[in-house]
Amino acid sequence: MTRIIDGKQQANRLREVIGQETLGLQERHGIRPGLAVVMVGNDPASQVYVRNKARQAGEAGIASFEHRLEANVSQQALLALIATLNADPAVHGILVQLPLPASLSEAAVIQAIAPDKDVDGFHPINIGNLATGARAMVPCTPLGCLMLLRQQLGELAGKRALVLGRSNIVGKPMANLLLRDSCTVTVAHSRTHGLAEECRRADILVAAVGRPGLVTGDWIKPGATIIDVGINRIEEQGRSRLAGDVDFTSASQVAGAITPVPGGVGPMTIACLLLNTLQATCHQHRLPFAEDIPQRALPTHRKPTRSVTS
Ligand SMILES: Nc1nc(=O)c2c([nH]1)NC[C@@H]1CN(c3ccc(C(=O)N[C@@H](CCC(=O)O)C(=O)O)cc3)C=[N+]21
Repeated sequence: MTRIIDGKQQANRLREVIGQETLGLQERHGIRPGLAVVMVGNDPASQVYVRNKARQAGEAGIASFEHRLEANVSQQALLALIATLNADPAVHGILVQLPLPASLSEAAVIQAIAPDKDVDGFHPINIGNLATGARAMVPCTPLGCLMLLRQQLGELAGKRALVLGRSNIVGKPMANLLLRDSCTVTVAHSRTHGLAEECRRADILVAAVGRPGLVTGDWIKPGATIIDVGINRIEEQGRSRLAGDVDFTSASQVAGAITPVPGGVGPMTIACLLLNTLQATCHQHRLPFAEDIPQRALPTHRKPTRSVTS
């Protein structure tokens, strides 16, 4: 039977445990984690995420500070705001909503964020630490995907994983995380030859290309675990709805387990943002961070089986 991986429920559990931890931090040390979200311009889709983030942060005991800037803001003014947030002791995490207007340099903005406060894990220091296996702030979407995979499969070592997409935000960090968990990792993308055959070899498939319905059931190895990162707004029969990169109807006939869109990876992304903010807070106050929060919140669904064939 195909299992539908309920990311919304997992994210609820994770946020609940994060809330318990922030309460402890508050009671024992009088510290309240703070997250600053910077949004440039007013992309309506981004506004929804920003609102959801702020509400869920509050529910988990995290203060959130929103900064909305006009789309025509100068790079200098944006960098000045980041410098202020870097120096603000009430702010432990900084997220600059991407993409930025074309007039601004995303690279310069990301590099201006203090690596300790970079809860998106996009700063080159964090990317380098992740790639070398050192302690790092890990990008929220791939971290959420990894948690869903561990919860579903228990042990990932030795599995053949295919990451579809090579973005800095999802594909590349996802490949590094899977490698860290001893998967055999392939990164495929729009220029890959024989894409369908590559996909069919994978025990784990993470789709993050932004092409609605690209991956169909005939691309999937029977029993494989499918993580659909795509959140594509499509018009169908005069209506707007969200669609993943995976064709859910055909894929769910073949897969062993699959994430839906919405209700899969998206809610986990926000929960991981809150987790990173808690981690950043502990780190900045030289307090221990409970590394086992994900395992506590999301105990493994399937007992790891010892197998020589997979
Ligand atoms: N610096 C930065 N970091 C980000 O993490 C970042 C960003 N910029 N820019 C925009 C994207 C997009 N993103 C989403 C997070 C959660 C949902 C989410 O919770 N989606 C719900 C449904 C939402 C709905 O119904 O519209 C779901 O999939 O179930 C979606 C999208 C984070 N992003």
